[in-house]
Amino acid sequence: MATYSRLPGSVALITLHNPPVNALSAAVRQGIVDAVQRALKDPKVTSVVICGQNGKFCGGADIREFAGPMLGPPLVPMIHAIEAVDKPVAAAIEGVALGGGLELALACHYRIAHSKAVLGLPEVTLGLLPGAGGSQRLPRLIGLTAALDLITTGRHVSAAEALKLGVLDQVTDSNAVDLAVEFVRSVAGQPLDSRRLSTLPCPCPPDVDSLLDKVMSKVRQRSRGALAPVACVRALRAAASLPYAQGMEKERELMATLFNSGQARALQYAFFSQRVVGKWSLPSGARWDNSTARIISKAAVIGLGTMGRGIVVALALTGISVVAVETQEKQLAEASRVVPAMLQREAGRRRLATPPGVISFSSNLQDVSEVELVIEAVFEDMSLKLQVFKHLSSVCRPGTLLCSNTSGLDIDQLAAVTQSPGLVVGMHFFAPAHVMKLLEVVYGPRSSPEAVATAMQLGKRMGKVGVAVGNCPGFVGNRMLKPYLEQANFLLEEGATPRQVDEALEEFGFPMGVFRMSDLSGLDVGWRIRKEAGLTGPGVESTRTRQGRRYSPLPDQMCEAGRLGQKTGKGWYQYDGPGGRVARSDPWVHIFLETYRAEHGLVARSITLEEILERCLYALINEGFNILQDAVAAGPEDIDAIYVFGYGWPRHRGGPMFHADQVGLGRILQRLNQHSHPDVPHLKPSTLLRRLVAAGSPPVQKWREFINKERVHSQL
Ligand SMILES: CCCCCC/C=C/CC(=O)SCCNC(=O)CCNC(=O)[C@H](O)C(C)(C)COP(=O)(O)OP(=O)(O)OC[C@H]1O[C@@H](n2cnc3c(N)ncnc32)[C@H](O)[C@@H]1OP(=O)(O)O
Repeated sequence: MATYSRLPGSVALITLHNPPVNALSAAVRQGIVDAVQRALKDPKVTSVVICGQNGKFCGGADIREFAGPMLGPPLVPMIHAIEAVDKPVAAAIEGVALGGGLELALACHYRIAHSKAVLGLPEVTLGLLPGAGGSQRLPRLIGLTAALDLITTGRHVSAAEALKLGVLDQVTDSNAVDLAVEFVRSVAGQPLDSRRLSTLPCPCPPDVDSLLDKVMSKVRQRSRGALAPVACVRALRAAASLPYAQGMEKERELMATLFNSGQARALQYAFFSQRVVGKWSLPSGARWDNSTARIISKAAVIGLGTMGRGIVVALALTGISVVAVETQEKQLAEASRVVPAMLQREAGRRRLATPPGVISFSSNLQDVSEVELVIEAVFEDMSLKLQVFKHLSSVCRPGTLLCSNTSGLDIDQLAAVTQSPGLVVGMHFFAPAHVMKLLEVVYGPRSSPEAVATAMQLGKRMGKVGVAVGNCPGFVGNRMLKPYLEQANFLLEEGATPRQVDEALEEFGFPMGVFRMSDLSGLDVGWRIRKEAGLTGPGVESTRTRQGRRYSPLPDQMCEAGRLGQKTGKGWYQYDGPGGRVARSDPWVHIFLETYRAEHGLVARSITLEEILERCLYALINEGFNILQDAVAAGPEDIDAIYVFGYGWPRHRGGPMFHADQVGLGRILQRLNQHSHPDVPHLKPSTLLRRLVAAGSPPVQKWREFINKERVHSQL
């Protein structure tokens, strides 16, 4: 709701009440409409201030209402009515003014903010555009170029930047509501025409068409297949070329299309998934709200390869003191040179001051004795990690949390060699660790709630999306990746080319197909893991069935030929020398595949785009169902957040489990059955999937409850 009060000196104060962010629910909109009417009718009122309760102006439209029928007064006429008021109206912005919240402020005649406030039009991230006049008013206020940036990226800006851009009239370090009240009193009675943004022309650069074309091609490239960024550019083209009323009509049309699109539903699901994963729970009953996290101020990182360096930077950026340990002198010297520069660059990118002198480098493991938390990031080799954990357990003071950045090795085994297994968890970062948002926090049966809570809290401080997952080979992300990669290799055996497979996946929305991705990360990473698992290497027969399953030796043979990907200039594609980035099809690979097929008596067939997607994606999704069934992930949102934030799954498709729901569980089951083969266990439909289909395919939001019930009745 919204409350109305009259302050001394003829100022009406309208306060939005809808915790936690004063979203514009039906009740709030009704409250605003009523309060504005009252202010208009009251002859003693000469000016109006709109603010939000509890130091938060407004977080925008109430996203939870989007799923149901729109009730209450519509936003657009409400906003128009505010702009039309003939008494000065000021928005007093504290905390946030986002989306519809900023659009409400843009309808006010003046905007005054606290210096810590954050403003933005993030609708594009929810699959929408600023559909309450924001796409037409903002460019009229700050010019087309700046509005294009804010609206197509959805980025939040500080009050200082908003002031510079011209969004705000004043910024204060003290009380923004008091200042706004004082301000509107001082301008009461002055003409308002020039303050009504809808009446202003849109300031545009002379080459407006080329600017719009440039931005359009940039957004199409940045977010392949996403509708909202394209619609945002179209709405801004209307702002630049049409009178306000026609621009609003265009905004309405575009918004209506987006609002009913699957992409908007997917992006809104992704918004809530990100919040759901923060409310973690473990099978033991420990939860985010009944477990206490320790506040870490001093940490250590062991191993300063690519991952270790990124983790050091991520920790240092939060202001944590870091002891960075590397026992190989050459690697240590290089890290001591490179890490401070990385820190400075990343701080600059985030517009932060570089934290001074928080990192100390050492070659001696004894130097970690005083820290509160250690993250081990040595080479992915179990015997080495066991040695490190044993050593840490004796060097660190009792109570130190010991974490491993392993991407899939057994956390329980590491915990078992320490004196306090309850204080061991996995913290699986993704490269580059200071940039990528995902953090898998891996708990074993002995991990204490405190250890999980601390790792999750630390992840949050580092700006990560932490997802608590159970311990199993590959955890969630890499476990699901395995059948996906496997199918991609099988497709090559059967007649596809790397480019064909990649194009299908990139068309779906992945920033990179599976083979381009393998070339980037290095083909030797998987090779080493397969060697450790006894799947390849000296003495292993070169057949297409290994350990009782279909196996493709293609990637091993690529490595044996020295084709390790971008770093060697050759992999599934060819590059302009080692480290080259532009992938070109390589005739060598085509001959290699033809020879391989001939050797194994395989006849190449033509493979459709649909088959590529079904086999790669449904195999991955099926493993997701197995993971839910095994309680390694608490719910589909956890899996979806992992894939969106760590594996390039297109956000506008919600995540693999959301996608399964959209495609239809019955269809996924039917296609898996069709592609299934006795020696490809990954394609055997999971029991959970079968049970969901048998239960009438409930929507993804109901799966968690379904799984819990099935578990109680021992059906899973
Ligand atoms: C044709 C039809 C025309 C209709 C026109 C409709 C126009 C729509 C335009 C819009 O306004 S779309 C919404 C734009 N706003 C946003 O995108 C803001 C989203 N929120 C955030 O970015 C953050 O929540 C925050 C405001 C920056 C606060 O961050 P913080 O980290 O402090 O808290 P959170 O954990 O993120 O959120 C707390 C709590 O609040 C819920 N929530 C936040 N924003 C909204 C919202 N706009 N609507 C509903 N609920 C919201 C969030 O889900 C959390 O709830 P939980 O239950 O604790 O998980």
